[in-house]
This record gives sequence, C-alpha cells and structure tokens, in this order.
Amino acid sequence: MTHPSTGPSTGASTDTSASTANDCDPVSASSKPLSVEQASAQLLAAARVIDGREQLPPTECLGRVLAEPVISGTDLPGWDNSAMDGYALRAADLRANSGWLPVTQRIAAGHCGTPLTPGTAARIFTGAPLPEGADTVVVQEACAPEHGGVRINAEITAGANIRRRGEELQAGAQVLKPGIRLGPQHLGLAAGVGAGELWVYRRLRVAVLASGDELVMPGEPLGPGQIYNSNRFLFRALLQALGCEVIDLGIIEDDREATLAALGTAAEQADLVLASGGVSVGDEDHVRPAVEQLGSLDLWRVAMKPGKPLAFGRIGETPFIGSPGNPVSLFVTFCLFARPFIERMQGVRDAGPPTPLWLPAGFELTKPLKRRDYQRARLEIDATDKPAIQVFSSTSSAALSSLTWANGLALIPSGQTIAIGDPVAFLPFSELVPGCST
Ligand SMILES: Nc1nc2c(c(=O)[nH]1)N[C@H]1C(S)=C(S)[C@@H](COP(=O)(O)OP(=O)(O)OC[C@H]3O[C@@H](n4cnc5c(N)ncnc54)[C@H](O)[C@@H]3O)O[C@H]1N2
Ligand code: MOO
Ligand SMILES: [Mg+2]
Repeated sequence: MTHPSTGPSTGASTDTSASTANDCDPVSASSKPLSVEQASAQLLAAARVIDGREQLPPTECLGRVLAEPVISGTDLPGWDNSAMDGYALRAADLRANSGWLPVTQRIAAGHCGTPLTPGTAARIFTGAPLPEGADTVVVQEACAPEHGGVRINAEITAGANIRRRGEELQAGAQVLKPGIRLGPQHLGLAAGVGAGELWVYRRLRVAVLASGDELVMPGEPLGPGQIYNSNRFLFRALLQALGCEVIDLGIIEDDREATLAALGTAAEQADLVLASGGVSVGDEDHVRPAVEQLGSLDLWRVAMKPGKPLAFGRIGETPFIGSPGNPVSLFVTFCLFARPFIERMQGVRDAGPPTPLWLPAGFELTKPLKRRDYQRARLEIDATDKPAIQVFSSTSSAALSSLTWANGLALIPSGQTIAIGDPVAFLPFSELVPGCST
C-alpha cells in the first residue's frame, strides 16, 4: 500500500503546545509538555544497548535480536543441481540422436551419479546433483520412456532447469546483519547456510508494576470502587511479544513508602522498569514523585492524547518509563515510546518511532483538538475496494475495548479539522507491536 507523496505534516510544528526540550534539566512540574517527536528523540538518545549475549541453536532464536553477523559456510546452491524431475543430458547429443537417447543411470536427491556417458541421458529428480557432462535437464512432462531410453519430442533449451552452484550466494557472504529481530525466514536462511548456533543479545529484563488501591486481579471478587488490573496483562503481553523477560512485581498500593520500596527493588532486578499509573497530578499519584526521589525524572508530559502524563527517568542507573494508568494511554505510549526504547536496548538496528501510512479519512472532524490525538482506528476497504480510515466512537483513554475494535491508530494533528477523503496518518497495529494485528 503506497501513501500519497504529500500529506499534512505530522511533525511537532502543528503541536503549538509543545515546549523546547532541554534534555539535561530534570523536568519540573511547571515545564510544558514536549512534542511527540521531541519526547521520542529524548528517549531514544537515552537508550543503551544491553551488554551480554548468548549462543543458541536457531530453534531457540525466534523473536530474538541477532548480535553477530551470520556468514554463509557454503555456496548456495552447493553444487549444480536439477530444478525439475526429468532427464539430464547434453543438448548436442539429443539433437545428434534425433530426439532419442538411452538412459544409463538414475540420480535421486541426496545421491550422486557418475559422469554422464556421452550420447546418453540420466533420469534425474529435483534437487539431485547434475552429473558431470550434462548441460540441460528436460522436464519429464516433455519426455516419453521408449526402448529403455527416452524420447523427447519437444523443443529443448540448452542449459534449462539447472540451479548453478553459488548462483544465490557464495560461501563467506554475510547473509544476516546484527540488529535484526529474527523471524522464521531469517532462521530458515541461517540454518540453510549451515549456522548451527547464532549469537543473540540476552533477553532484556523488564520489571513491571501497577500502582493503585483500586486494583484487583481477575478471578478475585471486585469490592466497591475496585477494578481489574488490566494493565498488568497488557504490559506482560506487549513485552512478551518483544521477547523480553518480564519481572512482574504485581500491584503497589497508593502509598509513598511502598512505592519507593517497590521501585527500588525493581531497579535492582531489571534492565528497565515500567510502571502503570500514578504519574499524573493527583495526591495519590506516588510513582512520579517516587522516581524523582530515587533518581531523576528527565521527561514528563507529552503534548498528545492519550498518553499526556508519560514519565521517563532513572532509578539509580536503571531507566524508568512511567505509563499513565488509563489502559489506552498505556498501550499508545508503549507503542510510540516504550517499544522503540526497548528495541534500542535490545540492539535492534533501526529501532525508532513508527512511520505512518497515509490513507483517506472515512470520517470527519469538525472541532480541532488541542493536543495531537491518536484515535483508535480501523483501516477498512469499502464496497468499491477503496481503503478508508474509520475512528472509534469514543476517544476515552479508559475505553480498552477501543483497542480490540481498532487495527491501528489515526494520528490527528492538533488544531486541524478533517474532511472525508483527507489524507490521514495511520499507524497499523501490525507495525506497532508484534502480535497485535487484529
Ligand atoms: N486534574 C487532572 N487530572 C488528570 C490529568 C490532568 O492533567 N489533570 N491527567 C489525566 C490523564 S491525561 C491521564 S492519562 C490520567 C493518568 O493518570 P495516572 O497516570 O496518574 O493514572 P492513575 O491515576 O493511577 O489511573 C488513571 C486511571 O486508570 C485506571 N488504572 C490505573 N491503573 C490501572 C491498571 N493497572 N489497570 C486498569 N486500569 C488502571 C485508574 O483506575 C484510573 O481510572 O490522569 C488524568 N487525570
Ligand atoms: O493522557 Mo490521557 O491518556 O489523555 O487520558
Ligand atoms: Mg492519577
């Protein structure tokens, strides 16, 4: 799907509410929210690739990040072989023998024949080594066995149906670069060039914790004023989809001492601490002040919706990302900020914010918004096979069901109205987090 060459800028310039980021001063409550681009750049600049790697067989590397190049131990193919089931022969012999040749050997894949006797043909099957002296393979559909030999009535092309040694790649070639997340195709190729073990970065250890007196685990009865701790499951699944090792520190009550203790423990055990809730401005929002007390709060609030109170800092030397408690805010800020940060730490080479597709709006927005809005959206194909972006009925950042309806986010710049058909920046979930496409 290509996007129109032009489209409204999604840069910070349309977000007038953003401040100029001073990336060394800790954030004070008075500092204005940063733009999405400024916040994203600041987080990525702070991400450090984890030390530590391990050597594993390809069967244990799905989703891991490659730490060393994979070099081919062989030519591909390793020797000239037949691409089809048929007969291997010398084209000149067939012409000289007016279309009939005796068959003197049979070569199946995994077995090597002997050099071709001049003036004869070899029965050969796909993948079998070409016998020395043969220069063509004729498919068996063009052949008819006759008097212990083979009759070929079709026009043949000399050199046809042969996969030549090294035509795909040569031994010593780098077939996989470090910094890629290994998918099925990479593991197949690594095995295909003979790599019995791969060097991958060790798993990133990410501690997750959820703050809130109102939180209860699913399966337990809900008391008055209580809700289920959905963010814990969102976090865990998002992190597992990125191949992280999750250290789950459960629920922290709304208490400063308990929050300090939990965050301190988390920072000792993990490479990164992710917390949900307690980063806005309420008296019971203890996470943000606790991070300021334990380390430094380097970023707080982004000029976006949902996700505005996003917090980033350090607890000692351990990076910390504080996601807002509203589940949709957590999901959106994870996709836009935590995921690129995590991937940078995991050694992913081109980790960065997602690039949107530009697609026609199937909706209108008449009242411009104050903040850049990431609305839950669906890419739909209408009856005339035209794509259009629809948005969810509610923009509430507490409405988790919007995420199961949507298959992406529509980026609505602040201060802009949208008419039907206008190009809209669309971020498909499939690009935002692995395992998230609906
Ligand atoms: N006066 C203001 N109030 C709020 C502001 C503001 O600027 N001025 N910001 C609003 C925005 S925007 C967001 S987002 C939320 C985020 O606040 P916190 O990060 O402090 O989150 P909490 O207050 O802890 O919880 C918010 C909301 O989410 C529910 N929640 C919390 N944790 C979970 C969980 N693990 N699973 C499911 N749901 C969770 C919680 O019950 C609250 O309803 O602040 C606004 N307020
Ligand atoms: O940032 Mo909040 O997530 O707009 O509700
Ligand atoms: Mg709060």
